[in-house]
Amino acid sequence: MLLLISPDGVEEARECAKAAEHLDIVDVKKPDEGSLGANFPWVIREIRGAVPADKPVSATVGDVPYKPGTVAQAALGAAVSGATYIKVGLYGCSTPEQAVEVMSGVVRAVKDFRPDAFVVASGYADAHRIGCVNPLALPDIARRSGSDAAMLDTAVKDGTRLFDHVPPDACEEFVRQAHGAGLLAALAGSVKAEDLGTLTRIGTDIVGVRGAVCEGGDRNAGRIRPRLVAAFRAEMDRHAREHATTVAAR
Ligand SMILES: O=C[C@H](O)COP(=O)(O)O
Repeated sequence: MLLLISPDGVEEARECAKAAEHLDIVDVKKPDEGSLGANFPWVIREIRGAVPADKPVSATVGDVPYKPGTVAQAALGAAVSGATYIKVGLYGCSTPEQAVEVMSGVVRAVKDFRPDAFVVASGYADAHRIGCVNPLALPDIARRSGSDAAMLDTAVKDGTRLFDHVPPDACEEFVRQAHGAGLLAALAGSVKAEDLGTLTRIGTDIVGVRGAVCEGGDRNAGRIRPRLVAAFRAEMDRHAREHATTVAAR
């Protein structure tokens, strides 16, 4: 399982860089603009420069409206600024058809510019609270649009977590559908270390966190700390070893 960490700007990205050996993807966002809030192009560029070259930089395009042209152009902006993972939160899409239309535009805009870029279609585990597409529709939306991964996060950061809205067996189905479509499955949403056993068991490819590696577990007031990133990775590694042993014993 890959570890994606979301700093809120250049200063925190430098903290991530200090823990680079413990993480896989640095995800640029602007949490005060929403759960998948987009940051400025110059921030993405500066973070790309601050993070070791072998660590991909991801950028969120925002909690986007159903405006395919606007979103495609914004996604290209993220790619031009140096992000190779382009994450789109389909906040304003209420049907799978709308979501496929938005993501198809993103895939074309991004891959025309950079064919090896990795496009992530993200929905929300708590979609019922904001009226957007059902979380379990995401793997098919990602497949139909030519995206590379399907992701879930939570839209409302009020302390409720991924599994509060999409229980483990439904997350397992999400992963199964994503894999069946040849996609990676990414899961986030106030994930804590205690969730890692389940996320490992169900075959999650990427886990995204912020709060869990911030001081005090506070994604807003706390700051990302390298020692917390290292501790979170150690837990991931422990669960990966335990899972491998269990599978080998079957
Ligand atoms: O993409 C991952 C998100 O930033 C997760 O943030 P969170 O762990 O604070 O919910």
